[in-house]
Amino acid sequence: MGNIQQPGKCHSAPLFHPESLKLAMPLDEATERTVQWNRDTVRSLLSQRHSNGRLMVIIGPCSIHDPDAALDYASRLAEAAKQHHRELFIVMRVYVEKPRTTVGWKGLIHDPDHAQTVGQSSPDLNKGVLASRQVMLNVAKKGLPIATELLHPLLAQFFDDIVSIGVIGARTTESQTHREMSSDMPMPMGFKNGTDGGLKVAIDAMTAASRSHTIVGVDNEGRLGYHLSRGNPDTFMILRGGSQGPNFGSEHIQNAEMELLRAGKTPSIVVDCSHGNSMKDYRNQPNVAACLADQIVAGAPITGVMIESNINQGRQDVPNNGDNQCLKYGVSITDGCVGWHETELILNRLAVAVRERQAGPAMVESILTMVTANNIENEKHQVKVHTSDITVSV
Ligand SMILES: O=C[C@H](O)[C@H](O)COP(=O)(O)O
Ligand SMILES: C=C(OP(=O)(O)O)C(=O)O
Repeated sequence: MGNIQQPGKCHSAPLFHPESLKLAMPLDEATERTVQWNRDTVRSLLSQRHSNGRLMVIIGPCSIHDPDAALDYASRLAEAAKQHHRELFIVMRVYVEKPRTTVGWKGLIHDPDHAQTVGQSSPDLNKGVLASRQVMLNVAKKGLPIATELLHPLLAQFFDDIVSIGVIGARTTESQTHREMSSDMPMPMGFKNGTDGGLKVAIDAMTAASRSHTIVGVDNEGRLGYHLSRGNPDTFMILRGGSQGPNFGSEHIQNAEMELLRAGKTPSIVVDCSHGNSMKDYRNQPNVAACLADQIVAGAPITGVMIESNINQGRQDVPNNGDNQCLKYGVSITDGCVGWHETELILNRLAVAVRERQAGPAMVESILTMVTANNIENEKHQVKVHTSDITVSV
Protein backbone atom coordinates (compact mmCIF):
# COMPACT_ATOMS: atom_id res chain seq x y z
CA MET A 1 0.00 0.00 0.00
CA GLY A 2 2.93 2.35 -0.63
CA ASN A 3 3.26 5.04 2.01
CA ILE A 4 -0.34 5.00 3.15
CA GLN A 5 -0.66 4.54 6.86
CA GLN A 6 -3.51 2.33 7.98
CA PRO A 7 -5.40 4.23 10.67
CA GLY A 8 -6.42 2.18 13.68
CA LYS A 9 -9.95 0.84 14.09
CA CYS A 10 -12.11 3.12 16.23
CA HIS A 11 -15.36 5.02 16.00
CA SER A 12 -13.64 8.05 14.56
CA ALA A 13 -10.69 7.60 12.26
CA PRO A 14 -9.00 9.30 9.34
CA LEU A 15 -9.84 7.92 5.92
CA PHE A 16 -7.34 7.39 3.11
CA HIS A 17 -7.07 10.32 0.77
CA PRO A 18 -8.50 9.37 -2.64
CA GLU A 19 -5.43 10.61 -4.55
CA SER A 20 -3.04 8.65 -2.29
CA LEU A 21 -5.09 5.53 -2.75
CA LYS A 22 -5.14 6.00 -6.52
CA LEU A 23 -1.34 6.37 -6.46
CA ALA A 24 -0.98 3.25 -4.34
CA MET A 25 -3.48 1.25 -6.43
CA PRO A 26 -3.17 2.73 -9.91
CA LEU A 27 -4.83 1.70 -13.15
CA ASP A 28 -2.27 0.31 -15.58
CA GLU A 29 -2.06 2.07 -18.94
CA ALA A 30 -3.91 -0.62 -20.85
CA THR A 31 -6.81 -0.58 -18.36
CA GLU A 32 -6.91 3.21 -18.45
CA ARG A 33 -7.22 3.11 -22.24
CA THR A 34 -9.94 0.46 -21.99
CA VAL A 35 -11.90 2.61 -19.52
CA GLN A 36 -11.76 5.59 -21.93
CA TRP A 37 -12.79 3.35 -24.81
CA ASN A 38 -15.70 1.93 -22.78
CA ARG A 39 -16.90 5.40 -21.79
CA ASP A 40 -16.80 6.47 -25.45
CA THR A 41 -18.76 3.39 -26.43
CA VAL A 42 -21.42 4.26 -23.84
CA ARG A 43 -21.55 7.84 -25.18
CA SER A 44 -21.94 6.53 -28.68
CA LEU A 45 -24.76 4.17 -27.67
CA LEU A 46 -26.47 7.01 -25.78
CA SER A 47 -26.32 9.33 -28.73
CA GLN A 48 -27.43 6.46 -30.98
CA ARG A 49 -24.42 7.06 -33.23
CA HIS A 50 -22.38 4.15 -34.62
CA SER A 51 -24.17 1.83 -32.22
CA ASN A 52 -25.16 -0.65 -34.91
CA GLY A 53 -28.23 -1.26 -32.80
CA ARG A 54 -26.23 -2.77 -29.92
CA LEU A 55 -27.99 -2.90 -26.57
CA MET A 56 -26.26 -1.78 -23.38
CA VAL A 57 -26.76 -4.36 -20.62
CA ILE A 58 -25.89 -3.22 -17.11
CA ILE A 59 -25.87 -6.45 -15.16
CA GLY A 60 -24.47 -7.89 -11.97
CA PRO A 61 -25.08 -8.34 -8.27
CA CYS A 62 -27.32 -5.98 -6.36
CA SER A 63 -24.25 -5.39 -4.20
CA ILE A 64 -20.74 -6.77 -3.90
CA HIS A 65 -20.08 -8.36 -0.52
CA ASP A 66 -17.60 -11.14 -1.35
CA PRO A 67 -14.70 -10.02 -3.58
CA ASP A 68 -13.86 -13.62 -4.62
CA ALA A 69 -17.42 -14.33 -5.70
CA ALA A 70 -17.48 -10.99 -7.53
CA LEU A 71 -14.45 -12.04 -9.58
CA ASP A 72 -15.90 -15.46 -10.27
CA TYR A 73 -19.01 -13.65 -11.54
CA ALA A 74 -16.89 -11.24 -13.59
CA SER A 75 -15.07 -14.12 -15.31
CA ARG A 76 -18.38 -15.65 -16.36
CA LEU A 77 -19.69 -12.29 -17.51
CA ALA A 78 -16.54 -11.52 -19.49
CA GLU A 79 -17.10 -14.77 -21.44
CA ALA A 80 -20.73 -13.88 -22.07
CA ALA A 81 -19.67 -10.37 -23.16
CA LYS A 82 -17.33 -11.89 -25.76
CA GLN A 83 -19.97 -14.31 -26.95
CA HIS A 84 -22.58 -11.57 -27.46
CA HIS A 85 -20.32 -8.65 -28.39
CA ARG A 86 -22.04 -8.06 -31.72
CA GLU A 87 -25.42 -7.54 -30.09
CA LEU A 88 -24.78 -6.53 -26.49
CA PHE A 89 -22.45 -4.08 -24.78
CA ILE A 90 -22.22 -5.70 -21.36
CA VAL A 91 -21.35 -3.55 -18.34
CA MET A 92 -20.94 -5.14 -14.90
CA ARG A 93 -22.73 -3.71 -11.90
CA VAL A 94 -20.04 -3.33 -9.24
CA TYR A 95 -22.14 -1.69 -6.53
CA VAL A 96 -20.12 -1.04 -3.40
CA GLU A 97 -22.38 1.59 -1.76
CA LYS A 98 -26.05 0.84 -1.08
CA PRO A 99 -28.77 3.41 -0.46
CA ARG A 100 -31.24 2.18 2.16
CA THR A 101 -34.89 3.04 2.61
CA THR A 102 -34.29 3.26 6.35
CA VAL A 103 -31.34 1.24 7.65
CA GLY A 104 -29.43 -1.86 6.60
CA TRP A 105 -26.01 -2.93 5.32
CA LYS A 106 -24.62 0.01 3.34
CA GLY A 107 -22.23 -1.87 1.12
CA LEU A 108 -18.65 -3.10 0.91
CA ILE A 109 -17.14 0.38 1.36
CA HIS A 110 -18.97 1.13 4.55
CA ASP A 111 -18.81 -2.26 6.14
CA PRO A 112 -16.69 -4.93 4.42
CA ASP A 113 -17.10 -7.39 7.32
CA HIS A 114 -20.86 -6.81 7.78
CA ALA A 115 -19.97 -5.86 11.33
CA GLN A 116 -22.64 -3.25 11.86
CA THR A 117 -25.39 -5.45 10.51
CA VAL A 118 -24.93 -7.85 13.37
CA GLY A 119 -24.21 -5.16 15.99
CA GLN A 120 -20.53 -6.04 16.35
CA SER A 121 -17.49 -3.75 16.46
CA SER A 122 -17.40 -0.60 14.35
CA PRO A 123 -17.08 -1.06 10.59
CA ASP A 124 -13.71 -0.42 8.93
CA LEU A 125 -14.12 2.05 6.05
CA ASN A 126 -10.44 2.03 5.09
CA LYS A 127 -10.62 -1.72 4.60
CA GLY A 128 -13.86 -1.20 2.65
CA VAL A 129 -12.37 1.41 0.35
CA LEU A 130 -9.33 -0.79 -0.33
CA ALA A 131 -11.45 -3.86 -0.99
CA SER A 132 -13.81 -1.92 -3.26
CA ARG A 133 -11.06 -0.40 -5.38
CA GLN A 134 -9.34 -3.79 -5.62
CA VAL A 135 -12.55 -5.45 -6.86
CA MET A 136 -13.01 -2.70 -9.44
CA LEU A 137 -9.39 -2.98 -10.63
CA ASN A 138 -9.75 -6.73 -11.01
CA VAL A 139 -13.05 -6.46 -12.88
CA ALA A 140 -11.67 -3.72 -15.15
CA LYS A 141 -8.60 -5.87 -15.93
CA LYS A 142 -10.97 -8.43 -17.37
CA GLY A 143 -11.97 -5.76 -19.89
CA LEU A 144 -15.44 -5.38 -18.42
CA PRO A 145 -16.82 -1.85 -18.17
CA ILE A 146 -18.01 -1.03 -14.65
CA ALA A 147 -21.25 0.64 -13.55
CA THR A 148 -21.71 1.73 -9.97
CA GLU A 149 -24.07 3.85 -7.92
CA LEU A 150 -22.33 7.02 -6.73
CA LEU A 151 -23.87 7.78 -3.39
CA HIS A 152 -21.41 9.73 -1.27
CA PRO A 153 -19.76 12.53 -3.27
CA LEU A 154 -16.48 12.20 -1.37
CA LEU A 155 -16.34 8.42 -1.75
CA ALA A 156 -16.94 8.78 -5.50
CA GLN A 157 -13.42 10.19 -5.75
CA PHE A 158 -11.99 6.73 -5.00
CA PHE A 159 -13.42 5.31 -8.23
CA ASP A 160 -13.95 8.14 -10.70
CA ASP A 161 -10.98 7.00 -12.81
CA ILE A 162 -12.23 3.46 -13.27
CA VAL A 163 -16.01 3.54 -13.59
CA SER A 164 -17.56 3.71 -17.08
CA ILE A 165 -21.15 4.43 -15.99
CA GLY A 166 -22.17 6.25 -12.81
CA VAL A 167 -25.71 5.84 -11.57
CA ILE A 168 -27.72 8.08 -9.27
CA GLY A 169 -30.34 6.02 -7.49
CA ALA A 170 -34.07 6.63 -7.07
CA ARG A 171 -33.57 7.95 -3.54
CA THR A 172 -31.04 10.61 -4.57
CA THR A 173 -32.00 11.68 -8.11
CA GLU A 174 -33.74 14.74 -6.68
CA SER A 175 -30.74 15.74 -4.57
CA GLN A 176 -28.90 18.88 -5.67
CA THR A 177 -25.61 17.53 -4.29
CA HIS A 178 -25.88 14.42 -6.48
CA ARG A 179 -26.72 16.48 -9.54
CA GLU A 180 -23.69 18.69 -8.84
CA MET A 181 -21.47 15.63 -8.42
CA SER A 182 -22.81 14.20 -11.71
CA SER A 183 -21.94 17.44 -13.49
CA ASP A 184 -18.33 16.89 -12.40
CA MET A 185 -17.94 13.23 -13.30
CA PRO A 186 -15.81 12.14 -16.25
CA MET A 187 -18.16 9.30 -17.23
CA PRO A 188 -21.78 9.09 -18.50
CA MET A 189 -24.34 9.22 -15.69
CA GLY A 190 -27.73 7.49 -15.46
CA PHE A 191 -30.55 8.86 -13.31
CA LYS A 192 -33.24 6.57 -11.96
CA ASN A 193 -36.82 7.77 -11.87
CA GLY A 194 -38.04 8.65 -8.36
CA THR A 195 -39.27 6.00 -5.93
CA ASP A 196 -42.83 7.18 -6.72
CA GLY A 197 -42.19 6.42 -10.40
CA GLY A 198 -41.99 10.12 -11.36
CA LEU A 199 -39.89 10.87 -14.45
CA LYS A 200 -39.61 14.61 -13.89
CA VAL A 201 -36.96 14.32 -11.18
CA ALA A 202 -34.74 12.31 -13.55
CA ILE A 203 -35.23 14.77 -16.42
CA ASP A 204 -34.57 17.71 -14.10
CA ALA A 205 -31.44 15.92 -12.88
CA MET A 206 -30.21 15.49 -16.46
CA THR A 207 -30.69 19.21 -17.06
CA ALA A 208 -28.98 20.19 -13.82
CA ALA A 209 -26.05 17.81 -14.41
CA SER A 210 -25.45 19.20 -17.88
CA ARG A 211 -24.59 22.62 -16.40
CA SER A 212 -21.52 23.87 -14.57
CA HIS A 213 -21.79 24.03 -10.75
CA THR A 214 -19.70 25.05 -7.79
CA ILE A 215 -18.41 21.83 -6.24
CA VAL A 216 -17.33 21.75 -2.63
CA GLY A 217 -14.82 19.03 -1.90
CA VAL A 218 -11.43 18.07 -0.55
CA ASP A 219 -8.30 18.94 -2.52
CA ASN A 220 -5.16 16.83 -2.96
CA GLU A 221 -3.77 18.10 0.34
CA GLY A 222 -6.94 17.17 2.17
CA ARG A 223 -8.12 20.78 2.57
CA LEU A 224 -11.72 21.83 2.07
CA GLY A 225 -12.02 23.69 -1.22
CA TYR A 226 -14.22 24.31 -4.22
CA HIS A 227 -14.02 24.34 -7.98
CA LEU A 228 -16.34 24.70 -10.94
CA SER A 229 -17.56 21.56 -12.68
CA ARG A 230 -17.54 21.39 -16.47
CA GLY A 231 -21.12 20.09 -16.79
CA ASN A 232 -21.83 16.58 -18.03
CA PRO A 233 -23.59 16.25 -21.40
CA ASP A 234 -23.69 12.42 -21.22
CA THR A 235 -26.71 11.54 -19.13
CA PHE A 236 -29.61 9.15 -19.49
CA MET A 237 -32.77 8.02 -17.73
CA ILE A 238 -33.31 4.67 -16.04
CA LEU A 239 -36.91 3.48 -15.70
CA ARG A 240 -37.09 1.37 -12.53
CA GLY A 241 -40.80 1.46 -11.70
CA GLY A 242 -42.00 2.81 -8.38
CA SER A 243 -44.72 2.89 -5.78
CA GLN A 244 -47.35 3.45 -8.52
CA GLY A 245 -46.28 0.21 -10.24
CA PRO A 246 -43.85 -0.91 -12.95
CA ASN A 247 -42.93 1.27 -15.94
CA PHE A 248 -41.40 -1.13 -18.46
CA GLY A 249 -44.44 -1.46 -20.76
CA SER A 250 -44.40 0.00 -24.28
CA GLU A 251 -46.74 2.81 -23.22
CA HIS A 252 -44.32 3.79 -20.43
CA ILE A 253 -41.35 3.75 -22.74
CA GLN A 254 -43.18 5.82 -25.36
CA ASN A 255 -44.19 8.27 -22.65
CA ALA A 256 -40.61 8.52 -21.35
CA GLU A 257 -39.36 9.10 -24.89
CA MET A 258 -41.94 11.86 -25.39
CA GLU A 259 -41.06 13.54 -22.08
CA LEU A 260 -37.34 13.45 -22.89
CA LEU A 261 -37.90 14.89 -26.36
CA ARG A 262 -40.18 17.56 -24.93
CA ALA A 263 -37.37 18.56 -22.55
CA GLY A 264 -34.95 18.75 -25.49
CA LYS A 265 -33.01 15.61 -24.50
CA THR A 266 -31.82 12.68 -26.58
CA PRO A 267 -34.24 9.87 -25.69
CA SER A 268 -31.67 7.53 -24.16
CA ILE A 269 -33.65 5.13 -22.02
CA VAL A 270 -32.36 2.24 -19.94
CA VAL A 271 -34.96 -0.02 -18.35
CA ASP A 272 -34.28 -1.71 -15.02
CA CYS A 273 -35.77 -5.21 -14.84
CA SER A 274 -35.49 -5.18 -11.05
CA HIS A 275 -36.64 -2.88 -8.21
CA GLY A 276 -40.09 -1.37 -8.86
CA ASN A 277 -40.26 -3.15 -12.22
CA SER A 278 -39.91 -6.61 -10.68
CA MET A 279 -41.92 -5.55 -7.64
CA LYS A 280 -38.78 -6.52 -5.73
CA ASP A 281 -39.18 -10.18 -6.67
CA TYR A 282 -36.16 -11.35 -8.66
CA ARG A 283 -38.25 -14.15 -10.21
CA ASN A 284 -40.09 -11.47 -12.21
CA GLN A 285 -36.93 -10.19 -13.90
CA PRO A 286 -36.91 -12.75 -16.77
CA ASN A 287 -40.48 -11.79 -17.68
CA VAL A 288 -39.61 -8.09 -17.66
CA ALA A 289 -36.55 -8.82 -19.84
CA ALA A 290 -38.69 -10.91 -22.23
CA CYS A 291 -41.17 -8.05 -22.58
CA LEU A 292 -38.29 -5.66 -23.31
CA ALA A 293 -36.87 -8.12 -25.88
CA ASP A 294 -40.22 -8.10 -27.70
CA GLN A 295 -40.26 -4.31 -27.65
CA ILE A 296 -36.70 -4.18 -28.99
CA VAL A 297 -37.74 -6.38 -31.92
CA ALA A 298 -40.63 -4.00 -32.51
CA GLY A 299 -38.21 -1.05 -32.64
CA ALA A 300 -38.81 0.56 -29.23
CA PRO A 301 -36.25 3.23 -28.26
CA ILE A 302 -34.55 1.12 -25.59
CA THR A 303 -30.86 1.98 -25.26
CA GLY A 304 -30.17 -0.47 -22.48
CA VAL A 305 -31.45 -2.74 -19.76
CA MET A 306 -30.38 -3.30 -16.18
CA ILE A 307 -30.53 -6.69 -14.47
CA GLU A 308 -29.70 -7.78 -10.93
CA SER A 309 -27.90 -11.08 -11.33
CA ASN A 310 -25.52 -13.19 -9.28
CA ILE A 311 -23.92 -16.63 -9.34
CA ASN A 312 -26.77 -18.13 -7.38
CA GLN A 313 -30.34 -16.94 -7.26
CA GLY A 314 -32.27 -15.27 -4.45
CA ARG A 315 -31.00 -13.49 -1.38
CA GLN A 316 -29.91 -14.25 2.17
CA ASP A 317 -29.58 -12.39 5.47
CA VAL A 318 -26.21 -11.91 7.12
CA PRO A 319 -26.16 -14.51 9.96
CA ASN A 320 -27.01 -13.04 13.38
CA ASN A 321 -23.87 -14.49 14.91
CA GLY A 322 -21.77 -12.48 12.43
CA ASP A 323 -20.14 -15.66 11.13
CA ASN A 324 -19.53 -14.82 7.48
CA GLN A 325 -18.49 -18.44 6.88
CA CYS A 326 -22.17 -19.30 7.11
CA LEU A 327 -23.02 -17.15 4.09
CA LYS A 328 -24.04 -19.08 0.97
CA TYR A 329 -21.60 -18.55 -1.90
CA GLY A 330 -22.62 -16.15 -4.66
CA VAL A 331 -25.98 -15.20 -3.11
CA SER A 332 -26.95 -11.55 -2.62
CA ILE A 333 -27.19 -10.07 0.87
CA THR A 334 -29.29 -7.15 -0.40
CA ASP A 335 -31.97 -7.53 -3.11
CA GLY A 336 -32.69 -10.94 -4.64
CA CYS A 337 -30.93 -11.64 -7.96
CA VAL A 338 -31.42 -14.12 -10.79
CA GLY A 339 -28.79 -16.88 -10.80
CA TRP A 340 -26.18 -17.53 -13.49
CA HIS A 341 -28.22 -20.04 -15.50
CA GLU A 342 -31.15 -17.62 -15.74
CA THR A 343 -28.70 -14.84 -16.57
CA GLU A 344 -27.43 -16.75 -19.60
CA LEU A 345 -30.99 -17.35 -20.79
CA ILE A 346 -31.83 -13.65 -20.45
CA LEU A 347 -28.67 -12.57 -22.29
CA ASN A 348 -29.40 -15.04 -25.12
CA ARG A 349 -32.93 -13.78 -25.40
CA LEU A 350 -31.82 -10.15 -25.55
CA ALA A 351 -29.10 -10.96 -28.09
CA VAL A 352 -31.62 -12.68 -30.37
CA ALA A 353 -33.92 -9.64 -30.13
CA VAL A 354 -31.08 -7.28 -30.99
CA ARG A 355 -30.06 -9.46 -33.97
CA GLU A 356 -33.57 -9.05 -35.31
CA ARG A 357 -33.37 -5.29 -34.76
CA GLN A 358 -30.00 -5.23 -36.52
CA ALA A 359 -31.24 -7.43 -39.33
CA GLY A 360 -34.00 -4.97 -40.17
CA PRO A 361 -32.04 -2.17 -41.83
CA ALA A 362 -29.31 -4.56 -43.02
CA MET A 363 -31.83 -6.68 -44.85
CA VAL A 364 -33.35 -3.64 -46.49
CA GLU A 365 -29.90 -2.42 -47.48
CA SER A 366 -28.92 -5.70 -49.09
CA ILE A 367 -32.16 -5.85 -51.02
CA LEU A 368 -31.67 -2.26 -52.19
CA THR A 369 -28.17 -3.17 -53.37
CA MET A 370 -29.53 -6.15 -55.24
CA VAL A 371 -32.26 -4.02 -56.82
CA THR A 372 -29.73 -1.42 -57.96
CA ALA A 373 -27.36 -4.06 -59.27
CA ASN A 374 -30.08 -5.55 -61.42
CA ASN A 375 -30.98 -2.10 -62.61
CA ILE A 376 -34.63 -2.67 -62.14
CA GLU A 377 -35.47 0.49 -60.18
CA ASN A 378 -37.69 1.73 -62.93
CA GLU A 379 -39.63 -1.43 -63.28
CA LYS A 380 -43.25 -1.06 -62.38
CA HIS A 381 -43.65 -3.94 -59.93
CA GLN A 382 -43.37 -3.31 -56.23
CA VAL A 383 -41.29 -5.38 -53.82
CA LYS A 384 -42.45 -5.24 -50.24
CA VAL A 385 -39.85 -6.03 -47.62
CA HIS A 386 -41.20 -6.95 -44.24
CA THR A 387 -38.90 -7.12 -41.28
CA SER A 388 -39.96 -7.39 -37.71
CA ASP A 389 -40.07 -3.66 -37.23
CA ILE A 390 -40.28 -1.99 -40.63
CA THR A 391 -42.14 -2.22 -43.91
CA VAL A 392 -40.41 -0.73 -46.92
CA SER A 393 -41.73 -0.38 -50.43
CA VAL A 394 -39.03 -0.43 -53.10
O1 LIG B 1 -30.97 -2.21 -4.55
C1 LIG B 1 -31.12 -2.38 -3.36
C2 LIG B 1 -32.26 -1.91 -2.63
O2 LIG B 1 -33.39 -1.89 -3.40
C3 LIG B 1 -32.02 -0.55 -2.07
O3 LIG B 1 -30.73 -0.48 -1.57
C4 LIG B 1 -33.02 -0.26 -0.98
O4 LIG B 1 -33.11 -1.32 -0.16
P1 LIG B 1 -34.01 -1.34 1.17
O5 LIG B 1 -35.36 -0.82 0.83
O6 LIG B 1 -34.00 -2.79 1.55
O7 LIG B 1 -33.31 -0.50 2.19
C1 LIG C 1 -30.65 0.76 -5.24
C2 LIG C 1 -30.79 0.54 -6.51
O1 LIG C 1 -31.76 0.99 -7.29
P1 LIG C 1 -32.89 2.07 -7.01
O2 LIG C 1 -32.19 3.35 -6.76
O3 LIG C 1 -33.66 2.05 -8.26
O4 LIG C 1 -33.68 1.59 -5.84
C3 LIG C 1 -29.85 -0.32 -7.26
O5 LIG C 1 -29.90 -0.34 -8.49
O6 LIG C 1 -29.09 -1.00 -6.60
